[in-house]
Amino acid sequence: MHQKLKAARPAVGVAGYGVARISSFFPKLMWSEGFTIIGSQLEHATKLWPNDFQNFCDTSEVYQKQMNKLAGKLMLLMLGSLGITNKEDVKCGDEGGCGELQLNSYPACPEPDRAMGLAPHTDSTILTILHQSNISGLQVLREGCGWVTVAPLAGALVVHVGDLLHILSNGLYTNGRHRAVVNRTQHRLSLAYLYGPPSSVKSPHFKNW
Ligand SMILES: O=C(O)CCC(=O)C(=O)O
Ligand SMILES: [Fe+2]
Repeated sequence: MHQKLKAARPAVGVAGYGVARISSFFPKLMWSEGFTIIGSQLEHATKLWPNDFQNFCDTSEVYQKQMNKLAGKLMLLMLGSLGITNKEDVKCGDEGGCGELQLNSYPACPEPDRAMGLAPHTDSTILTILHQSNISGLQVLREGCGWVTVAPLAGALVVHVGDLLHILSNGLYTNGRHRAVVNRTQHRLSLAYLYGPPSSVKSPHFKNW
C-alpha cells in the first residue's frame, strides 16, 4: 500500500492511483482499485520505479496512441452509418479526440455475492475500448434479459458506447449500462481506454445533426 500511495491521485486531479473514479456517485465502497494514466504518467512512474520507469512510460504512450487511432476510426465508421461522412462535420476538436487509460484491479473477494467490483454505470465518454484479462467479471444490461456476462475472448476488445455518443446521436447509439462483478479466488484486471473530445471543446456537436 505504501508503494501504491506514492502514485496517489491528488485531491484535485484525475491521474494516479485511487478508488474507482465513479465512486463519488455511489453510497457504498466498491471492491476495486484503479490507476488512471494520461500520457506517459512520468511523474508517478519515476516515483514508483526510480531506476526503471522508461519501459512503463513508453508502453503506456504507445498503447494510448494505438487506441486513439482505433477509437477515432470507430467513431467515424459509426457516424458514417448515420450518414455523417464528412470529417469536417464532426466538431469534436481539430486535433481529434483525446483519451486516458483506466487500469482497474479487482482483488479476489471472500464474499463475492455481497460486494460489487464496479457498480452499474454508463461511461461518460464518446467510446470506451476495454481490454479484460482472461477472467470474466464484466456484465452488460440487456433489455429483457437482465445482466449478461461478457466472457473474455483472447485478442478481442470490448467497445462501449458512452454518454456523449448517445447524446450526440440523439440516442441512435445507446450508451450501454455495465458493471463488474468479483469472484472468490481470482484477481481480475481490466484496462479501459476512455475516448472523448479534447477538453478545449466546450460543446461537441455534429454539424446539421
Ligand atoms: O472491468 C471491467 O470490465 C469494466 C471497467 C469499466 O466499466 C470502466 O472502467 O469504466
Ligand atoms: Fe465503465
